Amino acid sequence: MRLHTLLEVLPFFSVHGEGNPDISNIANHHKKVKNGDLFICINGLEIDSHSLAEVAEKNGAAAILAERRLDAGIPVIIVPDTKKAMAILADHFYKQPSHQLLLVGVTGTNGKTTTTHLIDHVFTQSGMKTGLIGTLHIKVGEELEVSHNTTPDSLTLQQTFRRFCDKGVRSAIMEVSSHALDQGRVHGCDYDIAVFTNLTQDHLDYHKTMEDYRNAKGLLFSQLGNTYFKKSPKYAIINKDDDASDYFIKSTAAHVVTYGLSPSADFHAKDVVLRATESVFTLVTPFGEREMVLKYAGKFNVYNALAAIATAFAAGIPIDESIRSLEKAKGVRGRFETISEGQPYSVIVDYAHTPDGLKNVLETIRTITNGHVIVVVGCGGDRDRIKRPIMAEIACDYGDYAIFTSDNPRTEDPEAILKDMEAGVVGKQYQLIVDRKEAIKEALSLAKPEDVVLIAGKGHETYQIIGNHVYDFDDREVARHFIKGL
Ligand SMILES: CC(=O)N[C@H]1[C@@H](OP(=O)(O)OP(=O)(O)OC[C@H]2O[C@@H](n3ccc(=O)[nH]c3=O)[C@H](O)[C@@H]2O)O[C@H](CO)[C@@H](O)[C@@H]1O[C@H](C)C(=O)N[C@@H](C)C(=O)N[C@H](CCC(=O)O)C(=O)O
Ligand SMILES: Nc1ncnc2c1ncn2[C@@H]1O[C@H](COP(=O)(O)OP(=O)(O)OP(=O)(O)O)[C@@H](O)[C@H]1O
Ligand SMILES: N[C@H](CCC[C@H](N)C(=O)O)C(=O)O
Ligand SMILES: [Mg+2]
Repeated sequence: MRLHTLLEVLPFFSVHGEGNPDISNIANHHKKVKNGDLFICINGLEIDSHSLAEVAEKNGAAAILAERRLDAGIPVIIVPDTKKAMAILADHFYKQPSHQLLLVGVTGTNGKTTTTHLIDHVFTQSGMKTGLIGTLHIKVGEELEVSHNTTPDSLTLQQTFRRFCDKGVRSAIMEVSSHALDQGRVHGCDYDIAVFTNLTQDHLDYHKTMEDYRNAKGLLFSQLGNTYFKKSPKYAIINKDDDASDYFIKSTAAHVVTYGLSPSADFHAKDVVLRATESVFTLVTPFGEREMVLKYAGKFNVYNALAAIATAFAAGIPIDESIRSLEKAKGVRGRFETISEGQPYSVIVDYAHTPDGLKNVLETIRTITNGHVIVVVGCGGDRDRIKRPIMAEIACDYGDYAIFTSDNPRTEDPEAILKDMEAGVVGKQYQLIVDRKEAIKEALSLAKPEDVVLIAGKGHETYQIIGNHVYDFDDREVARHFIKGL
């Protein structure tokens, strides 16, 4: 595509330098630039890549998109906001791939990964070839790729959608983080269905207030096309039981379908029985009632399943078909994953890394054991500090014994993170063990028959970030190792 044709979609820009080169691709990392590419400079939180424009030109860039004048021998296009322009240009350059997909976006503090995987399972079982984008991986049809963010930047996202389309994928399900919404990573995506799971405290390091955090999530619903002007109807799938549900309902012009335990929700569960390995309930829909048995524990997973059924309904999948699929669905990696090596007590690895997530998991564990509950938990560094004492308090209040340890300390002092956690507990029994391996070993050595050891916070993660180093670390492997050796 010629540079000037590509630029036609931008409202404001000025071009400095001669020529109208053919643009072979778009790159936003200097190391990815190839001959003929448009290099987009971003003034990021870590790096201002305007300083890398010269290197990009040497690497073969045919043009540069920037927010200020740069000395270059190739055309430099100046726009007020390169991040926003990147989203618009990527959508245009890759031929609006999101318009060709049935696109589902799931947002909320907790449950995005679980819900997207359940939706993907239902869609796949009904014969659709799907794409999935989220925390665990990017899935293109059958192939899995590494994901670096829960929601990729707008360029990577549009490139991924293009690959979906080229490989015959017709529906895509993705997690949409509040960071992504705030940073415009999903700007220009034509969602058909937007799902809200819940809103509880997290990420206040970034969003500063719960109102800002909620408003960021609201962008997914306000950008959902107006149902009266588009050919296919758009749907907002909203958890009616959450305090923020009204805000999201009011944010959108799309059809609203609600779910929850509240009898006023369009899709709701009643007579819920929660057991160690299953949840049984009656699903009430506008079209009648059905009995359902899920093969995983936790009230929160009933919500995730309801969200998946309501989404599948909006996508045109018959409810009975969704029920049959969900009843066969297995749990998601690192979410309430049990580690069984024949030990007389239970070990559960769970990705709970927010106060609400931790509380829910511990409440669920309480319903399935009469033994003691030992909790190993830490809080990530360079992330929300306000949640640290709250999570520590929850670990002590809902568990019988807590061991506070490191999660991913990143560039923070691990001991200082533990001090922040300690501030939340007074007169409770706990230990501080900075080394996560040692903390897990200690917890397992304390466990008696019938007890449950919960190892929280890192779930599926196979690494631990300490300083700027990424070390191999997998809670599940560490637990297995010590169980076998004990
Ligand atoms: C704080 C934050 O959200 N940062 C995100 C943001 O980075 P940024 O815009 O500040 O970019 P930067 O690293 O300063 O780089 C600026 C530019 O220089 C370029 N660059 C950079 C280095 C280089 O050598 N050469 C080069 O060209 C980069 O490609 C980029 O275009 O934009 C990047 C691209 O979209 C993200 O990868 C990055 O996520 C960082 C890694 C991160 O840790 N983010 C977390 C907080 C996050 O986003 N988490 C959510 C999930 C949260 C949840 O729901 O629980 C997520 O969606 O992943
Ligand atoms: N609907 C829910 N409500 C509350 N807690 C939940 C819910 N679903 C899952 N959880 C808890 O939150 C943890 C994380 O779940 P999941 O990975 O599905 O969320 P996520 O929103 O994708 O998280 P992230 O923001 O890190 O991507 C789970 O391990 C579980 O403890
Ligand atoms: N998406 C979340 C994941 C947190 C996982 C936890 N293990 C941590 O590192 O804090 C975040 O980036 O805040
Ligand atoms: Mg996730």
